[in-house]
Amino acid sequence: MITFPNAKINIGLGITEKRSDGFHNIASCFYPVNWCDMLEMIPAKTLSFQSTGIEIPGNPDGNLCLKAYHLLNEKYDIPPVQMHLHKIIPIGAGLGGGSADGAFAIKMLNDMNQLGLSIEEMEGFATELGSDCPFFIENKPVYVTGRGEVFDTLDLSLEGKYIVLVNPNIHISTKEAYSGVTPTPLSVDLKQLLTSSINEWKGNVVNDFEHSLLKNYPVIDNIKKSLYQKGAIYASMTGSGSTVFGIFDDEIDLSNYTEYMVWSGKLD
Ligand SMILES: C[C@@](CO)(OP(=O)(O)O)[C@H](O)COP(=O)(O)OP(=O)(O)OC[C@H]1O[C@@H](n2ccc(N)nc2=O)[C@H](O)[C@@H]1O
Ligand SMILES: Nc1ncnc2c1ncn2[C@@H]1O[C@H](COP(=O)(O)OP(=O)(O)O)[C@@H](O)[C@H]1O
Repeated sequence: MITFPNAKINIGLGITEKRSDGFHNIASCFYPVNWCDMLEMIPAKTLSFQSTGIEIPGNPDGNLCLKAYHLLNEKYDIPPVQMHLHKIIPIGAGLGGGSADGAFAIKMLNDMNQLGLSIEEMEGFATELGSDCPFFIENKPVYVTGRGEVFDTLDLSLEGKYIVLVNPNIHISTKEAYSGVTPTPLSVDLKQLLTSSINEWKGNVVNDFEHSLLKNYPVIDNIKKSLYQKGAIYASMTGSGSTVFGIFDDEIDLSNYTEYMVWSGKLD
């Protein structure tokens, strides 16, 4: 069985409160984009994992695909699989690529073993893997609060809009990015802004990580400015960086981003 775990972007990201468990409460829109990894699992005599494509830092035993297997195996004693992840989504990039791999692994193992888990049950397992993971179970645009696992429907469709994602090859650790932010309650009604016209977003829909990271990494700031110069209706860094996205009505010329990792396409 093969699946294609996709990235997400954060449209607006308020970091509203530091919690007693060390995490932060956030408010954001998570929106899926079709920049995808490839994840294959086939039944095997022993459990194994290999990855190709972009090199993944850290010990392969800590890969979220394997963690997903162990999580389900603890409870359901599932048979071993051979896993192959072809990594395409930039890492430490605010795109949630690792989280998507983990969540898709849960969904695949549920299907392959006919575990019959509900969406809520899979989201529960995904929350144990990481704050961003549960979103990828349903994988549709939502308004997110809590540490990233509380979902509220959002009447927002960007279907047909053209999106450009530019990653300047900088790996930013999520933990470090959070430690550089002073949590502040939302000063605007983010959910309402998101459901108003996209033309209202520039300057109003804000990612709280930008304040510190755009200063520390001028290249991120420059990419954001260049997307606006190219006519973006809205541009922002996603998550804890370092990827920047721009939303356009039409395709744009990407020739001045050749030194970066770039993905573009229509939003669903
Ligand atoms: C910032 C966001 C925004 O969507 O995305 P990315 O930039 O990572 O894609 C997420 O909150 C990232 O979620 P995720 O990448 O799953 O983080 P986790 O593995 O759960 O946590 C890594 C570390 O980040 C910090 N953390 C994470 C989530 C959260 N709501 N509060 C936190 O303080 C904690 O220090 C934690 O130890
Ligand atoms: N399947 C995976 N793909 C990418 N990173 C993974 C994966 N499994 C575990 N990780 C770890 O997660 C960290 C970054 O996760 P990623 O989702 O790419 O970043 P971000 O949180 O910025 O979206 C990496 O440092 C890596 O060691």
